[in-house]
Amino acid sequence: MDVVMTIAGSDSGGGAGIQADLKTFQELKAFGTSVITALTAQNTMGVDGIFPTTPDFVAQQMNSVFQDFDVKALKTGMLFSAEIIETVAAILKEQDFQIVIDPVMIAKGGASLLQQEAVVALNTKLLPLATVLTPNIPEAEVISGVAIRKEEDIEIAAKIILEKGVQCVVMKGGHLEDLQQATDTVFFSDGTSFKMQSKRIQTKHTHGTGCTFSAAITAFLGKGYSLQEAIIAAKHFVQRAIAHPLNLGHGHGPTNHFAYQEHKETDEVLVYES
Ligand SMILES: Nc1ncnc2c1ncn2[C@@H]1O[C@H](COP(=O)(O)OP(=O)(O)O)[C@@H](O)[C@H]1O
Ligand SMILES: Cc1ncc(COP(=O)(O)OP(=O)(O)O)c(N)n1
Repeated sequence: MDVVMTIAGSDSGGGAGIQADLKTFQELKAFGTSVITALTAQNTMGVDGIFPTTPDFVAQQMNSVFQDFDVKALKTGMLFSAEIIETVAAILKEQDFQIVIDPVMIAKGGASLLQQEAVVALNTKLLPLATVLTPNIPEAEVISGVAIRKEEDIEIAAKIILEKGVQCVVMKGGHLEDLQQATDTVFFSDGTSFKMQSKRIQTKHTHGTGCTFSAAITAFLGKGYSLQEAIIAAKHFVQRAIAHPLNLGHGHGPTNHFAYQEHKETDEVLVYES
């Protein structure tokens, strides 16, 4: 059994964070371990409170797992503070496995899940360790300093991000204004790139899409897929999870992790060189 890890915040509503990650790992038959950076009191309508873990206890959780398990791939999500990022980066520097960084910053309802002053630590300490970084458009703007208004801006921002030491960046298109397609563009440090395009689902139930996507990349990497195969397979996973909502809660409901196994017929992801 392949062991993977998530280092992220807990979402009491179960749609994002650690809960989304573990559900994704489970559906993809990877054994999930977890390091909790913060508790959030949260539901589909928003974040009501945040209670961060101490950096020392984050380190203790990581070390407990690493002493006992052969972790194949790992993802980070909500890291909250510069101190937690520095602690996580110092431990990861000593390890040798593939690292997926989902640079979680702002929740859908507007709550800040990363302190503003932590962006420097994210850029300088964690990004150089990333096998793959998965920013949405607003996150890519903060990390690169480029305002993304048109197609060309995505490539300019991606190049700046790759210069920070990231091996591959997936610029997620969920926040773009295209009403027909959800298009993600993948850039590698060797200069190659490709696009993944799927039908944009008209739904408000997209809470946790980013967490689910990055967790799926992690699970597929842990199972031995190549980086490109893992990213494409993860796009299929998230497309099915959005296309078959569970209709839970009164706000932005969670994606449906069961859909990957239950609706193999539905999704189509077009992959082409860009
Ligand atoms: N309405 C949608 N229909 C289909 N795919 C979507 C939709 N919204 C987001 N996605 C996809 O979900 C993944 C997460 O993207 P995004 O929503 O941009 O991230 P985040 O949750 O971090 O803001 C990407 O692969 C994106 O293309
Ligand atoms: C605890 C926690 N972690 C991450 C998020 C953000 O999740 P994301 O997948 O980016 O989805 P939305 O916030 O856009 O729904 C979160 N809300 N909580």
